[in-house]
Amino acid sequence: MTIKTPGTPVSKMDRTPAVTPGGSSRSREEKIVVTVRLRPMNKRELLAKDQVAWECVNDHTIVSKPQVQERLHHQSSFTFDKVFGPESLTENVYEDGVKNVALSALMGINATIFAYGQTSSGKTYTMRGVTEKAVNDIYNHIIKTPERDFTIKISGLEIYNENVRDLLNSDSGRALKLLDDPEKGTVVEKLVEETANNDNHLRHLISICEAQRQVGETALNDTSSRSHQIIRLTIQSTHRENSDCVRSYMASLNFVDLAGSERASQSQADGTRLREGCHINLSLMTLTTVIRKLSVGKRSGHIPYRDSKLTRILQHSLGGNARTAIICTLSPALAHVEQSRNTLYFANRAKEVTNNAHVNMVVSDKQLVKHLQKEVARLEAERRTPGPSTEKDFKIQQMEMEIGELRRQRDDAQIQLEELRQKLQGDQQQNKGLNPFESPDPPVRKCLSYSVAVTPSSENKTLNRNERARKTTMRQSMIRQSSTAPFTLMHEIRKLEHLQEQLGEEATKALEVLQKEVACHRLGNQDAAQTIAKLQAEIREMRTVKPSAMLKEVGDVIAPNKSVSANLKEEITRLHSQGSTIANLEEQLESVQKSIDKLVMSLPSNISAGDETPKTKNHHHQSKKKKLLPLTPSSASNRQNFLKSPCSPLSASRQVLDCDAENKAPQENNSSAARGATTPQGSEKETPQKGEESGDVSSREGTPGYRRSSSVNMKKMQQMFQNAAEENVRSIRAYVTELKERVAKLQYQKQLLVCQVLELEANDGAGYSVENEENTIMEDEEQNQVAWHITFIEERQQIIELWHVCHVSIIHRTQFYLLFKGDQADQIYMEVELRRLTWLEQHLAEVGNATPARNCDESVVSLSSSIKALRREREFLAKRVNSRLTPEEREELYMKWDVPLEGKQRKLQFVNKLWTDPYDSRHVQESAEIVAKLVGFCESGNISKEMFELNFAVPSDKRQWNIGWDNISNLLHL
Ligand SMILES: Nc1ncnc2c1ncn2[C@@H]1O[C@H](COP(=O)(O)OP(=O)(O)OP(=O)(O)O)[C@@H](O)[C@H]1O
Repeated sequence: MTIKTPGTPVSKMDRTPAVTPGGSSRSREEKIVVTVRLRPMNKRELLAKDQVAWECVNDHTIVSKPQVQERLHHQSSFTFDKVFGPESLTENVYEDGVKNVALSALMGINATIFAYGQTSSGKTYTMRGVTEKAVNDIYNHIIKTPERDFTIKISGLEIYNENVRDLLNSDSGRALKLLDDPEKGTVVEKLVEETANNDNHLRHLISICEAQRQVGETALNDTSSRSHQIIRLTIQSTHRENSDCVRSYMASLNFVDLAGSERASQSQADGTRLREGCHINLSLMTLTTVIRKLSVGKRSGHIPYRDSKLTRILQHSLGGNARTAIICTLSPALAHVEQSRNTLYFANRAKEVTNNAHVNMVVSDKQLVKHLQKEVARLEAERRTPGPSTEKDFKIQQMEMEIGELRRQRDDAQIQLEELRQKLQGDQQQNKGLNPFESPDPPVRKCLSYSVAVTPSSENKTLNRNERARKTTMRQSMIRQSSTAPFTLMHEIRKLEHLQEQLGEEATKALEVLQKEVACHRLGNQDAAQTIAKLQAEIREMRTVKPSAMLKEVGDVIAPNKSVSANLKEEITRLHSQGSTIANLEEQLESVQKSIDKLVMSLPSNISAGDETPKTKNHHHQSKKKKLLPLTPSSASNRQNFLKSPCSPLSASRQVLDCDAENKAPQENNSSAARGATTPQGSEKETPQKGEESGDVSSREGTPGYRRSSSVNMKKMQQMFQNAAEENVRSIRAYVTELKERVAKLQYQKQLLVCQVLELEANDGAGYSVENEENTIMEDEEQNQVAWHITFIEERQQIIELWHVCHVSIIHRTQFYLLFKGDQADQIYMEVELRRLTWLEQHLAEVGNATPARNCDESVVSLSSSIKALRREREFLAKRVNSRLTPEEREELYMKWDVPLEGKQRKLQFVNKLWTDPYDSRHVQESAEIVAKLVGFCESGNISKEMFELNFAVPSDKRQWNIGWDNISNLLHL
């Protein structure tokens, strides 16, 4: 079974007004509803005596505490649709934040509720409550709306390590594919969809989904969700009574519980968790990018929905056909302040995203088949019985009659003409013998001029040579006629000739029109036949294809209330209008671009001339290609050029003032400088003059007009500089964001590669395929960084294991572990440590307990001596437990480390448990933290990396390496 992604219309959208929760609009453009929930401090945070970093000052605003402001140096106050403080209940979050959006689904509007936030910030806690409350409300609505028949279906999926898994069909176990459907968008193949019988059944199905979800323990959350979960309800409702009503509402309601963003260092992720974290962070980053791009609106360009499965599946909820609410969850703890701030930035962006939801109506297939059958029958009947009944045929008949009438008139006219000719000839016979010297010229001329004036062109066009010859003869004979009769007759003849021509033309035109009409009619009949054939095919198809899959196609062929031809015409008109709209937009763009070019051209050339010219070019180039800026080191210098471009307010005003300085009197010069420096908007009243705007000012330097032109243009230029400055700022911001994103992406890619390497190792290199080839194309430097990161993790693990084998001082281990965290500069320390330990391991294996070796300063190095030294060290540390840890801390640690609550040796027992399992990364981390506390070592304070280099000799020096108790006392004094 294939189900559609949320937001995808199941069938043809009906744009007729329908009841929506907020009114009766056809489609609604609205911003994503963004709320923030600040949870209370949890046990961990309270135990760690962490401070509260955020405060909800009212229902809409959250602010950071003053100590945070110092630390972050960033925006300290954020405003949202709603802000919920630590004391708020999930019920409040639902009622005031998301209820309206969720219940839209009952009216055929797609809806999505997200929870976004750092790991352990309360997403799952909130989403569970919200889902439960929405289910209650949905069933309450169903009870209160007996006139409608509701069907609720549910499906559940999770995206775990970029694989889509079915939460209602865990048996299949395999990852589901995402398919691209040209009509429906992204669909999840073979995702199981169950129909809920009632509210309890629905709750049960939801609980199955939640139980199937991947959960793991991290340092921040014992039950951390390691995947993004999407529970989707598909709600369809039809009017029970109205059997004629073929339409019903249909919408998806998604509950999305995202996995939490996390820092490997904070969640102490390693191995599987690290790998999960990489995938989580990567897909969240794509989500952030999508939101960021959508938030800038139409200028955003390409939206990278396809960069992650999460954004692909949720595409319609992000800027598409859905109402969306995002609940951003925050931890109040100072330790997480940066993560929380990032969440708030995300929320700020999300506020700006506009969705365009509309009511989704579907046509019932059963009713539709009936309707189509009727329509086919009607069209076929119409085609088979052509007659005067149809409008077209009637029109043809009418036109045929008109043509008949015109032909008759023409024939009458010809007859009349003939009669007149004959009459004329008869008169001529009678009038023979008239005085030949009577001049007929005036009347003839008058007659001719009259005739020419009426139909000059038609006469020339239509009369053939014979006709003309005949007329000439006629005119010649008329000369010999009496002065009145010939004139009258001639005039009559002319009129009739003209009438004949006119009638001929009209008849021809009418015939043409008629022929066209007939052709159209035939074509129309063909169309109808084709449509009928198409409809019949559709119906045949409908009977074989699953109804849900073909609803859209059927909807496209015919709408229930409209005839086929009207529908087709509408579609054609729509396509045409789309085409013209696009063309219009392109034209508009073109003209805007021209205006910009014009404006740029009209910049006074003193601003773009001289030594700054290349920079100006660069500026224009940069402005246009901003999006394509290569983020290489050189781009930084490009950016500098860009900022220093003459259009930047500083350089520009400086140039203008320089020009003034050359041309103005000293006092004028000062006042101008003051204006330029202190009032950027300027107070100049003069209007810029055309010639001065476009003229080459530099070429006029020293001419009297020059000084005035600079001053006259000041205001306009200042405005331009201001605009340019703003553009610069925007550009810098975009650039910085781009850089940050790049850096973050690289970091994640790095992490991902580490994961892949780990995975390769786990799978012994078998069957691994790189999914995202483009991600692997990196610069040399980046590759080195990634390679180093992988090496670091491997080497550190080796070192930890060797420390254990060689019984190396746990204080040394602690210091080394906490100091060297993977900086590339740490490479040398790591290598030295590894070489020494390798040497030591070898040495201890060789000498064992039997032959103790002595190093250059005569200290004994053997397995037993190392163990002894380590024991002394543990005893020393045990003595510090009471002084360095509070009773509460001790209590908690004893419980955690399984130390009996009673007994004298508890401290030693406790310390003896530290640094005992080199394979458990969490154990290692916690051991290091405890030892550091006992020793009083803090990462950034009392010890430096260099010390390790100085204190450790390389084994090749033959100086043996032993960091036993004897050396520890030195370290402790640091
Ligand atoms: N508003 C709250 N009030 C009380 N306890 C809360 C609240 N929010 C979260 N918690 C508790 O905090 C812990 C972490 O919450 P939750 O598991 O929901 O976090 P999450 O953001 O889903 O974490 P992850 O991303 O790791 O899955 C849970 O024990 C939960 O009960």
